[in-house]
Amino acid sequence: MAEVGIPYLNFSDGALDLENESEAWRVLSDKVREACESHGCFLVKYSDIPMKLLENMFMGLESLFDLPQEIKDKYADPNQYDKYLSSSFNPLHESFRIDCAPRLEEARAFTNIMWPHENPSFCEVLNSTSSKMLNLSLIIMKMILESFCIGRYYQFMVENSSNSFRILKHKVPPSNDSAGMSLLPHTDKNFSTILSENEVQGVEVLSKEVNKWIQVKIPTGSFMVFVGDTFKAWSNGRLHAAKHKVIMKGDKFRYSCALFLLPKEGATIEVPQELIDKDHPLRYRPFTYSDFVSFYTANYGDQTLEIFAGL
Ligand SMILES: O=C(O)CCC(=O)C(=O)O
Ligand SMILES: [Fe+2]
Repeated sequence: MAEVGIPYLNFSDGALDLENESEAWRVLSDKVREACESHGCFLVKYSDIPMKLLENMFMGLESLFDLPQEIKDKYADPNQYDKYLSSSFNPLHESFRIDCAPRLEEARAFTNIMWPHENPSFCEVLNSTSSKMLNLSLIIMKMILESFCIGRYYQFMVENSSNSFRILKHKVPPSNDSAGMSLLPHTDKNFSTILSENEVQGVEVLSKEVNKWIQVKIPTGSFMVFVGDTFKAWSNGRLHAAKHKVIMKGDKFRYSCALFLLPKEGATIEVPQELIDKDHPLRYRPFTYSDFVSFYTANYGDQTLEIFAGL
C-alpha cells in the first residue's frame, strides 16, 4: 500500500536487473527524479536488503539502547552535538551517529565502545545494513543524474561523497492518548537519506502539493527516501527537500535507522553548468557542507539553505 500522495516505486522483482541504458531503467529513473522534484521524498520497495537483516538490526538496536547510560555516554562528543543524543536533548528521542559504518573498521570501533567484550554479530549487522543502504542511495543518485542527462557527474559525486548512519530510538509519550514530538520539523542537510523503521510508524512529511502533514507508514520490505538541502542546492533548486518530523503515539517504541549520503569533507557543492539556463538561473553559491552545517547549528530555522547559500 502506497501512502496517499507519496510515490511508491518498485526497485524489486527484477526492476534493477536492467541495463543502465535500457528503456525500463530510464522510465524508472525519470520516476525517481520526478518524485524528488515534486515531493522531495518517496517510498521504495527494495528486496536487496533482506528482511531478516533488518529484523536483526532492530533487535540489535533494542539491546544497544538498553545498555547502561554511562556506556552510551562514552560515545558523546562535546564538539559534535549529534554523535550521541540522549534523552536530555528531547525526552522521547535517543540516537547515535556513526560515520562511515559501511567500513568494517568504523562499525567495529563503534561496537567495541558499546560492548568492550565485543559483539561481532551486532558489528556484522550494522556494517551490512549500512552498506546495503549506501548502495541503494548511490543507485538513486545515479538515476537522478541520468534523468537530468548529467550521468557523467555520477563518478565525481561518488568520489566526493561520504556517509553517516544514524540509529534512533523514539520513546512512547508520557500518556498513551497524547502525541509527542520526538524529532522537530526539519529538512535533512545532506544529499539524500534512506530511512528504515521497525513496525512502529511515526514519521510525518509536509506535503509540497497540499502543504499538509502526512503520516507515513513505510511498507514492509520498503524504505523512505528523502532529498536533503545539499542535493537541492546542487540541483539548482530543481529537487525539493521534504520537511519531516517524528510524532510518537501509542505504547510501542519506534526504532529507525537512516543512511545519510553527504559530501566528503572539504568538497565544494557547486551547481553544474548543465542545470543553469534562462529558465533556471543560478540560485545557490558554491559552499562546503561543513560550513553549511556549522551555519545551521548556529542558526536553526526554516530557511537555512536560502539564507546561507541562496542568491
Ligand atoms: O527516525 C525517523 O524516523 C526519522 C529520522 C530523521 O528524520 C533524521 O534523523 O533526520
Ligand atoms: Fe530527517
